Amino acid sequence: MNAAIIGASGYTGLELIKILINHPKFNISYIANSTGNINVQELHPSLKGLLDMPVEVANPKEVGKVADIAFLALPHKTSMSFAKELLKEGVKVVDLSADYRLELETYEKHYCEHEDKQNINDAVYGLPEYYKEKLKEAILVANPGCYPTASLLALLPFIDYIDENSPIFIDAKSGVTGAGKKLNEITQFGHINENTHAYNPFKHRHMPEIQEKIKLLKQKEFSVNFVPHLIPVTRGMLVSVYATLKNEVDVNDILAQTYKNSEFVRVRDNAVDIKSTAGTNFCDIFVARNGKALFINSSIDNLLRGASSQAVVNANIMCGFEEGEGIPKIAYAP
Ligand SMILES: NC(=O)C1=CN([C@@H]2O[C@H](COP(=O)(O)OP(=O)(O)OC[C@H]3O[C@@H](n4cnc5c(N)ncnc54)[C@H](OP(=O)(O)O)[C@@H]3O)[C@@H](O)[C@H]2O)C=CC1
Ligand SMILES: CC(=O)N[C@@H](CCC(=O)OP(=O)(O)O)C(=O)O
Repeated sequence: MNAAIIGASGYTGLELIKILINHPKFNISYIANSTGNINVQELHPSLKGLLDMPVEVANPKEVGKVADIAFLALPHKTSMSFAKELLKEGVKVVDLSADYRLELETYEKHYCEHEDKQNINDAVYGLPEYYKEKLKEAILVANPGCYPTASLLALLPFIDYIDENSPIFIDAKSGVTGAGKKLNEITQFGHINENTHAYNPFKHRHMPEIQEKIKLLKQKEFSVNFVPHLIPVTRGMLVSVYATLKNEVDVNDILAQTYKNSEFVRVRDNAVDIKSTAGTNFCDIFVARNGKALFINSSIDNLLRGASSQAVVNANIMCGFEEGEGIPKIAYAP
């Protein structure tokens, strides 16, 4: 199966290249960014001796000639114009941006006017643990946000048991690659080294994504209070959810039962850490209860489970391959 990577010069684009170089079923047939005219080894010196091919100026018509599936590692608001054209060319699409994640009205409220109203309703949300059957038939997949991936995998098993009258708090922490490669004041070394802080408390665009998916999957309207933080690490994401239970239920059993058949969710006996999932597609989850007070703790690699490896898992399912084929499992620890 021939695969194109558009946005290959970015952080998630590089992760896609690294996964697909070793993938047994996908062959990288096209890579592009906005400028082209460079070999991939010059663009990413870490690939020297591993992949030798030109980087093109992204062009959906050209993709249609050489690829069956395309991964869009492009900024929000840029992806949709590419996805629309690629679908016309008969190319399946996995979009890593937010452009197809939300219902139209929610998207337009938090991002901008949508340019592809024809396809947005048919996109399947690419959280494999909850959408696997739909993913098998999908031609357009909206890869979830990194914060929503870690938050939803932690929270969804407990939604039926949480007291709807008490607030849910999600405290989330991300490494700086979560912001992409573009220059950004708060990810500069002088600012974030030996520093940490919250940003956009209760106002981050991932809060509506989390709320909308809880509503669609569980038919419950929860007010979710989401606070992201930036931490001085390259990659990794740690989520701590605080909520109140209706009753003193066996939370360990609920978690274990929910994910007993999930290849990429590991239920842990102790609080989780980011090194144990860095470099992998795993989401590690731990849960604890104090009376009715609930603590759920999850960890992912923002660039992999939060973006590129989850995108390849989705592509595997879309193309009828085994979910775990070619997916990284060995963590970078120590
Ligand atoms: N970083 C992360 O942890 C996560 C990222 N995502 C999402 O994935 C997407 C990619 O993120 P990330 O890799 O971090 O972003 P980067 O900023 O690192 O990379 C963006 C890429 O898009 C390319 N690009 C931008 N505009 C165009 C255009 N008009 N035509 C062709 N190529 C273009 C850039 O190419 P050029 O070099 O030519 O500018 C670059 O290759 C974003 O939507 C992001 O929100 C999702 C989850 C996690
Ligand atoms: C640390 C940091 O800046 N993180 C990004 C979120 C990650 C991202 O790229 O957003 P999507 O997952 O929606 O694609 C942010 O807060 O905007």
